Amino acid sequence: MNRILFVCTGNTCRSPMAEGIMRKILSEEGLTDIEVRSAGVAAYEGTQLSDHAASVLKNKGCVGPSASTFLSQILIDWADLVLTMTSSHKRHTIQLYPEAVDKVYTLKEYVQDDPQLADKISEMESLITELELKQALSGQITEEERERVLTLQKELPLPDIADPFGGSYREYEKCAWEIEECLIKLAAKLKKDR
Ligand SMILES: N[C@@H](Cc1ccc(OP(=O)(O)O)cc1)C(=O)O
Repeated sequence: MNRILFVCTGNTCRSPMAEGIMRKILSEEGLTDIEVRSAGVAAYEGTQLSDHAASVLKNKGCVGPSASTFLSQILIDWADLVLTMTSSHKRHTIQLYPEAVDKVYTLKEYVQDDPQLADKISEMESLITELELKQALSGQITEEERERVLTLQKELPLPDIADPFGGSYREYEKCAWEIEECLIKLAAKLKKDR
């Protein structure tokens, strides 16, 4: 697990903050052989980091990417582990690169350590994928299926790191804390799994 790729939408806010913060944690933890990169499922190549994301990283003493990168086959092949900011990024990544299915997780899913929760997350994701496919083929979603999604949603903690795009510095900082909390768990997991 030596190459980790963080994925968000535009690669100007969340995944670059994850990349920069993780790089610092890895260096503090002596995990210097692990490389991190980031990309966006709808990113333009070469857009600058959002000002607030850049300030948050600077204030934390972290170094992020200098510009945005589009999620490509090359990056997917490069990564041993792909961690997305939301479950919709995860679905999108797997739809584009089905061969990567076994190494793509949401960040929150990958670092949580309750096996029962992991089962529920995976049931929820299969159900959503199944229902999306059904809808795409013009099928009707039954009341029972809708109820099952709602019940699972209530039982699960929020799976996503929300987008701070357009928000205040404070919102970016909060987003970075949420990401950092997960990344501390990630580093511990990577250390344990060595
Ligand atoms: N909303 C942007 C795209 C965008 C979306 C989300 C975003 O945040 P993040 O980098 O965290 O996905 C950044 C950019 C646009 O109008 O092009």
